[in-house]
Amino acid sequence: MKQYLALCQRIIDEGQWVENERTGKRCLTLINADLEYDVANNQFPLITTRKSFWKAAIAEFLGYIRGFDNAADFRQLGTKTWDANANDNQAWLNNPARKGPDDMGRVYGVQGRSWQKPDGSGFDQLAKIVDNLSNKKDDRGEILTFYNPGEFDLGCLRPCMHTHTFSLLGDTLYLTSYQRSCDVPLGLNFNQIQVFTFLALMAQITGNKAGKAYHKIVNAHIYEDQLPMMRDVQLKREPFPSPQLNINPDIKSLKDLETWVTMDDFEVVGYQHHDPIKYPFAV
Ligand SMILES: Nc1nc(=O)c2c([nH]1)NC[C@@H]1CN(c3ccc(C(=O)N[C@@H](CCC(=O)O)C(=O)O)cc3)CN21
Ligand SMILES: O=c1ccn([C@H]2C[C@H](O)[C@@H](COP(=O)(O)O)O2)c(=O)[nH]1
Repeated sequence: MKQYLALCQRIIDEGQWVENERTGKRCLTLINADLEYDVANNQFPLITTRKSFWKAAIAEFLGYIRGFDNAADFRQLGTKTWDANANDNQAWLNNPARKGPDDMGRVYGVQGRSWQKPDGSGFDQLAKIVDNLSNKKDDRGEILTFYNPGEFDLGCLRPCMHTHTFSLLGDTLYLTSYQRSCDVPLGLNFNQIQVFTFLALMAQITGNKAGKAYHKIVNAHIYEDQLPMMRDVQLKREPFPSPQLNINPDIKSLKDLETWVTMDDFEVVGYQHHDPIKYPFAV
């Protein structure tokens, strides 16, 4: 939690104002941030200086694991986070590749589970990684990437947290996640949870121990309409200790994640937090 607050403060102290054409909003921007999560000791990086809707963050990531391309499927899992980008973004509404309401196109999980090969068939990046790690194999290329520039015009948004690299040392699993663009008040609250939970889940289903997760961010920003609440409200609050995340131990395979897992299989214990803050969302 302290590293999150330190990053927010660093953006305020050292950030530069940058115009953003896509959203029409200026952002206070900092380049390069490194965050670390202690998954081995279950130090769940949940924001405590406001109430975090952590189940929505896990639901969003489970949707990526399942290869969803539709905001309605995300809603059914428990998150509305893709509604605006799928349905309120004029550039995407005008795009002939959009298949209809709620369609997100070839984003995130579509690339992760069925990257299109030259012969037209799909390559399942995640299944390959799960197979190797389950056999204690790390080929130094256990990389899941959602970043496919050749298909950007077929999706509603380019992936922000775009690449996840797994590494095995003995039977301890590590994760390094890369993010090109980070909405620190809203997105990072979710992305921290997702990096942590992804490593915990992958360790569990591949029979390894979870080590640390490393989260590398390039462009970290606060939108101009979010700044007063961050600077004058959230940063004035004292953080509470980290809670813990409990995952149903019956989750044992990628198939389990694809089929029966719901948000009821995740529990947070010891979550002390301040009141919610509703930050504006830029579409
Ligand atoms: N501008 C922007 N920021 C983002 O963080 C972001 C995007 N766009 N587009 C794609 C996804 C969608 N994400 C989202 C979308 C909405 C919330 C959000 O509204 N969070 C609220 C409440 C969530 C709830 O009630 O479930 C929050 O207070 O955290 C968070 C992340 C993250 N990404
Ligand atoms: O997981 C996510 C997804 C999105 N974001 C934020 C980062 C930016 O504020 C926008 C995306 O805008 P681009 O113009 O495509 O950079 O969404 C995030 O923080 N985390």
